[in-house]
Amino acid sequence: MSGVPKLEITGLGKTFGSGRSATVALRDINLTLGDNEFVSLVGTSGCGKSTILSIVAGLQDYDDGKVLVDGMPVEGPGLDRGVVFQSYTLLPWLTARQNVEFALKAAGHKKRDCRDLADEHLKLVNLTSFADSYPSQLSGGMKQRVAIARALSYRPKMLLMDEPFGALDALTRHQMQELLTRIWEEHRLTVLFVTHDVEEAVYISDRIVVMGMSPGYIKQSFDVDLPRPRHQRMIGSDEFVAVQRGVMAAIRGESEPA
Ligand SMILES: Nc1ncnc2c1ncn2[C@@H]1O[C@H](COP(=O)(O)OP(=O)(O)OP(=O)(O)O)[C@@H](O)[C@H]1O
Repeated sequence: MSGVPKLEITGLGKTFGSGRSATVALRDINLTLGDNEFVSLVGTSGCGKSTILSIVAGLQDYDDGKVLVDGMPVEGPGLDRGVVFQSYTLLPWLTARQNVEFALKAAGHKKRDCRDLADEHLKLVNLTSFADSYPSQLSGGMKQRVAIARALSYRPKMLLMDEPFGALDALTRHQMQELLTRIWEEHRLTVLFVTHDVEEAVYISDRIVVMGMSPGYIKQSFDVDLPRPRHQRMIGSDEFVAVQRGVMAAIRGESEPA
């Protein structure tokens, strides 16, 4: 990794609450993401994946350590980081296009640019013909595509995604993985992706970071050397399964080599 890392987390610690009700969520987290890297965080429920993501997003404060994006400390949310959650977080009274435009206006874009940028990014997620539809008229996958279009519309260099496909059926989930991989390959974003699904993590990531808990810590890191572009047919190949097994063993706490 050369130059300043895109994301550099050192000695990160986070405790929720205080006194007898305190929960130490994270202790001494060290994690570096290079430019254009796609890294997934996996681990047992409660190990602190979402807490790390929301700290990097600037939505959560922290107690110890440093969190730097492009060498600058994270001090709150910023347009350099797009965030996508599992819940679609769309405004139900606005159309798909208006949802994206709303975010752009809030980010300070001129009104006349907002429509062009919204349309450009709805096209990127193959939703041009649904631009005038309301969230209630869209499927779960479509709503999540609007959320991705919105997160990408102000052209962040980093995308932070917390279980973005967790609520979708298996087929839609695969389609969304394909779409995200294509967008990432074309736009060369840095992505930090939280998932419970190890197959998904292997399919889309350059690297998988396995966390342990109580308090949350980084157990092991796995490079995914599968060639790109990835194809669903790679799932089940010997190489794919070897990484998948190594990650699952690390999550379970067994010491199977990667
Ligand atoms: N706002 C909060 N107040 C108190 N404790 C919290 C808060 N948010 C998270 N925690 C605690 O911090 C720890 C890490 O939670 P976090 O949601 O980051 O885990 P996670 O790995 O993302 O879990 P999951 O996979 O279930 O989403 C847990 O023990 C959780 O109970």
